[in-house]
Amino acid sequence: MWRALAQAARGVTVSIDCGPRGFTLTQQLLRHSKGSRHITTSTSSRNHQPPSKYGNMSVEKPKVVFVLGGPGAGKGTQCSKIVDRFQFTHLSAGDLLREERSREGSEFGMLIEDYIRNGKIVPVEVTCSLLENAMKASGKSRFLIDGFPRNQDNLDGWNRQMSEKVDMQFVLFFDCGEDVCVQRCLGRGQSGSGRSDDNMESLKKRIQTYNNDSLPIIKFFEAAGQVKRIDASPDADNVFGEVERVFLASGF
Ligand SMILES: Nc1ncnc2c1ncn2[C@@H]1O[C@H](COP(=O)(O)OP(=O)(O)O)[C@@H](O)[C@H]1O
Ligand SMILES: O=c1ccn([C@@H]2O[C@H](COP(=O)(O)OP(=O)(O)O)[C@@H](O)[C@H]2O)c(=O)[nH]1
Repeated sequence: MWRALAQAARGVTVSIDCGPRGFTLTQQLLRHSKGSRHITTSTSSRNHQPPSKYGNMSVEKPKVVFVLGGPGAGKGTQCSKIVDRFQFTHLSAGDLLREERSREGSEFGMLIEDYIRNGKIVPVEVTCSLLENAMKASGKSRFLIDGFPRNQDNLDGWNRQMSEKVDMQFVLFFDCGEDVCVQRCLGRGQSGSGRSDDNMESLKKRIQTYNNDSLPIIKFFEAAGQVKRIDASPDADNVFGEVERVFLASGF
């Protein structure tokens, strides 16, 4: 039995009770994980992914690459390109949360919206369950986990729930100046992202969260020699040139 206490962005203390309700959470999220829209995976025959070994402890563990960087750094854009070129399935933690927020009957919809609009990081129990369910539902064995882990709570929760079940390869870090990140997010909002956080007010909070909570996690991985840093400021094709080099050098 576990209990997560999270301070919601409006100052309300939210308790996610994971005794009996924890079971409900897992069951609820599991029921809705199949056929999710957030999963993008290569359809090209040359990129056919090996069948999933996930869940079977006697065989190879699924490979995971964490994709991190500031809001708007280009994580999603580059993940799509990696999916097209290499044998990976893209799981965006933000997309999974937005999908869960919009799911009819979700008991976490309002909480997730509150966190996203205010640039705060959703308690890991929700995000990690969504990620694990999506991995299982995909039937694949190589994953780009985009936008996670982005604080200590995320990292601790992942280590408790997932680290033994997967083979983490490296962290792909898209390094991008604050001004460029803000302009890209505002541009994404103006071109109709429909996201409730692609506006200046939310962005100020997102940047603050990134600097205070996410950068220390990247530094932690860096100290462990697990970060592949990419300059994310050039245009998307040039950035991908560097990304491609990293994946090829890593044996993919
Ligand atoms: N290298 C790039 N140069 C210019 N614009 C980019 C670049 N990469 C992404 N974008 C644009 O910036 C916005 C944010 O990119 P996205 O991939 O959604 O970022 P993230 O997933 O890191 O939030 C999108 O509108 C995207 O088209
Ligand atoms: O593991 C995650 C990933 C995302 N988010 C929330 O979702 C928002 C949008 O994240 P996403 O990765 O989609 O976008 P980015 O800010 O990187 O452009 C974040 O600001 C957080 O509020 C979260 O709480 N946990």
